[in-house]
Amino acid sequence: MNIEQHITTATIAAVKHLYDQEIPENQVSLQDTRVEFEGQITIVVFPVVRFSKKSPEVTATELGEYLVEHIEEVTAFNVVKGFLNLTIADHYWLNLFNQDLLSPEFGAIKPNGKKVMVEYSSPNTNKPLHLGHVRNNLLGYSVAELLKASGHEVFKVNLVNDRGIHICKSMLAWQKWGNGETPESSLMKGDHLVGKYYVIFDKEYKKEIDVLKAEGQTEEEAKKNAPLIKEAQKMLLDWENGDEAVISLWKTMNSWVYDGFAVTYKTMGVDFDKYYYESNTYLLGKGSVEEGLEKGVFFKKPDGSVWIDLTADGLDQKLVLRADGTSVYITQDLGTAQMKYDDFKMDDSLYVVGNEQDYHFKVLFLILEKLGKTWAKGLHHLSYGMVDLPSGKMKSREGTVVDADDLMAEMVETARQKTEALGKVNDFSEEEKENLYQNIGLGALKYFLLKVEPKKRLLFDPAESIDFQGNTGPFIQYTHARIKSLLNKAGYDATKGGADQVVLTDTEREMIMLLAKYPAELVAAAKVYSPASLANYLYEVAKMFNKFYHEVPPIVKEEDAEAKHHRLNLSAVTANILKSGMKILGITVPERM
Ligand SMILES: NC(=[NH2+])NCCC[C@H](N)C(=O)O
Repeated sequence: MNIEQHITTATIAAVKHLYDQEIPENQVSLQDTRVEFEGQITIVVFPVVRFSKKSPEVTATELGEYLVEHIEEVTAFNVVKGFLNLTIADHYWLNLFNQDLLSPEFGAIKPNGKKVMVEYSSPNTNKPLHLGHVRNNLLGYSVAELLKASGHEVFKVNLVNDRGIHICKSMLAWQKWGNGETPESSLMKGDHLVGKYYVIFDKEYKKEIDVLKAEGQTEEEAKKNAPLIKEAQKMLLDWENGDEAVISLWKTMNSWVYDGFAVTYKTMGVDFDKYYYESNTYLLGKGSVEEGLEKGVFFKKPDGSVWIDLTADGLDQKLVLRADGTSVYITQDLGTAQMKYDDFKMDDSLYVVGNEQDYHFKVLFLILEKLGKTWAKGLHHLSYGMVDLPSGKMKSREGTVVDADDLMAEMVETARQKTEALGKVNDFSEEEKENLYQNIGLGALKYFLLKVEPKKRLLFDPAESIDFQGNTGPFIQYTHARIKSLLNKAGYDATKGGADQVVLTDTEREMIMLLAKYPAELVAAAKVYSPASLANYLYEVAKMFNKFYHEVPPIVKEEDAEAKHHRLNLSAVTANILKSGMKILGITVPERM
């Protein structure tokens, strides 16, 4: 039994003994003692007062006396305004460290039998991934890893939007102006090549619109009447009717895009257990429409279109099938949700999608609930805010959005320059250097995007992210590498077990308490799908190590073998937590840097 449980149980017993009352367990509230007070664990006395019917001061004092008498580890107490601060004996903290934290099992959470699907990335195949996708991919990947680490079974899936008018736009432009250009002939990544033709389409389309407007058409008319858009629509129709030439072009250009995406995903370090393609799923929702009509959840308008009325739920009427029988976005998602469930029978299902789709998912989940899907309550939209770059900080390929590959390459380049300027890597092999720049550059990017709560909009500042000081990836990476070098220099023997003849300093005690929270931190962060809370915990750990390291006398030179070994143990556990925590965030911490 850990000390918190022990204190809770004893408090319940104390209330029974002292006041003859049954206090429910959830009324016993414990927190860390604030730094300005003596002690480590604090009981919030106000809820107890309702049972004692005495003043907070008297209640706290009586409770404190009882706990000191009944719990061997509680050695003293003090009362500050309704807070009962308990001092826990050092042998408890030392034991906790030597038994639990030093165990190789520390931080490993038992499987809990819960299955979760995480859908993320879900790009469109008409252009390459951009900065928004970077946040999406990092969030999706790390949330999945976090869920795994907290005992869930996880399936990562990618739903690729590979069909529709936007795909026809790139295809058409390539047909017209591509001169047979391929990724090989152009030396371009396939997704960039396809994206290039999407941009060309847009430019030419705009020119046509301007011409029509000059001839007196309104913007709206011009957009509809431009020859290029008509051609693209015709192509879509041909495609749906099974036109072999279109299908073959689609297959070719799509495979270029997939090759390109694969490279981006690999560099980013993200992966998927399964891919879904909208070209396979876009008709699925029609079954759900039938089902909804039968169950009376949907209704048909005179023109034949199908709707759901959500006004009673504070929303509006929502189209689920067009009059011509074609699907809309939500139709597909209804069908895809069912398919995913049939495939995996998961308890929970996450959609990592930007907050511009908040309304879409609200409606989607509501409809599925109304259709009587018992699994609908396990659906969750992991919504995230936009990412901005400080203006002028980074050039973007097409002037508007920042390309994911360019961004990553620039981060690695900055890491190279910074590291070389610091002159730290003179004895590294070329390969080791390249790995290091990769890890620092991407670590900086990932950490900076992940340390912010998903809901918040964020400003990505490349220079700030790659600082070796402050709440950054490189700071944590550097702290880890520094510990590794310390352990090496000191000839640390990890098999030697715990040292017990030592006196803890205040910082060491604090450090043990912080490190001991790691498993609970994983569970708590997973519960709210927040890599940010894990990231910020790791920062606290890194800062704590630096404080400890500066306070204690030089560890390598320490003559007292027990004290030295104990400090190395503390350092080693810190390094392990930083490494495994950062791995969950998708960040590699180098062994040396
Ligand atoms: N099941 C979903 N609706 N997933 C999100 C798809 C995102 C869509 N491909 C987009 O780029 O906007």
